[in-house]
Amino acid sequence: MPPAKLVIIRRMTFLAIDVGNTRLKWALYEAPRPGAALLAQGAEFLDHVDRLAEGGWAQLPAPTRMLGCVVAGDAIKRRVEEQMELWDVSAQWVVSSAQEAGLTNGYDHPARLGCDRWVAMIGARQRLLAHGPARPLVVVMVGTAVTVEAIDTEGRFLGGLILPGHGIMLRALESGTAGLHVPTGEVRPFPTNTSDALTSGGTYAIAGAVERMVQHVIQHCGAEPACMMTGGAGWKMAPSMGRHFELVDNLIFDGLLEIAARRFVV
Ligand SMILES: Nc1ncnc2c1ncn2[C@@H]1O[C@H](COP(=O)(O)OP(=O)(O)O)[C@@H](O)[C@H]1O
Ligand SMILES: CC(C)(COP(=O)(O)O)[C@@H](O)C(=O)NCCC(=O)O
Ligand SMILES: [K+]
Repeated sequence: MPPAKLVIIRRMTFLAIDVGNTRLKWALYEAPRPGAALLAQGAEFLDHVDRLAEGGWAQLPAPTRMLGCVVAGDAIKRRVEEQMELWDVSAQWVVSSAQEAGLTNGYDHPARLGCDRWVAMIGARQRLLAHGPARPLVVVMVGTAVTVEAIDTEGRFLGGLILPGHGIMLRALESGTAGLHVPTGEVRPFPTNTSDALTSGGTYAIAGAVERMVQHVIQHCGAEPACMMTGGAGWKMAPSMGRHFELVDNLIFDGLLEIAARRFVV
């Protein structure tokens, strides 16, 4: 008689990590594939990444796979890897390439494109295709910096803008002038005090750059693009945009799940 078959069902949990210039965001999923159930998530400012193993990660079920993107430099990356020694999982970090997950990279030097931008674009493109036919896409990520990416109907990344985020704009104005040390104001069409003038100036600088990119895409592709916005400060920008932007919680996690599904065959 043949021996009874022993079927071991092991959950292949997946940890996604996005390390920006301000905060590390992480999310644990039930499996490395799009649509997998979210088991836990959190965020830490970069000054606090050394606390993860004793803090947010201490009680987690051990991830079996990990994939991340980091734009905050090698020192931070090493500190995150040290925290991951809590588990027996190898750290894998995405590097922007010429082609991945249905996207082609139009950057002069594809590897020099911020991996967070590349991964967010992959997430956005998959989200677009999941909901309807292919069309051009503008992806705005509002973090420490703001990036505005253009992707054509065929999935070619045409190029993108980098501008300072709200915080950097305000700090630059504060440090370069004598009279601009004021509290945060409101976004107004016609600001009548310094606080509102600064806050509105920063917000509309971003909104204006985005609108300009949308016009470039319409002209180049001959079609209205789908517009998506993500990033920690996306919710602040969304109400001030000149047109509708779908606000997506974290396109980087969506992109990491997509890449992971292709890399880690379950
Ligand atoms: N809890 C928060 N505390 C402070 N700033 C926040 C918070 N949530 C969002 N922000 C805003 O979002 C920006 C950081 O967003 P995030 O997506 O984490 O950036 P990055 O990916 O560059 O680290 C900050 O510049 C800040 O304006
Ligand atoms: C543009 C960025 C600073 C954005 O960083 P973030 O705001 O997400 O912290 C980052 O994607 C980066 O360092 N990019 C490398 C240069 C490039 O993309 O051309
Ligand atoms: K980011």
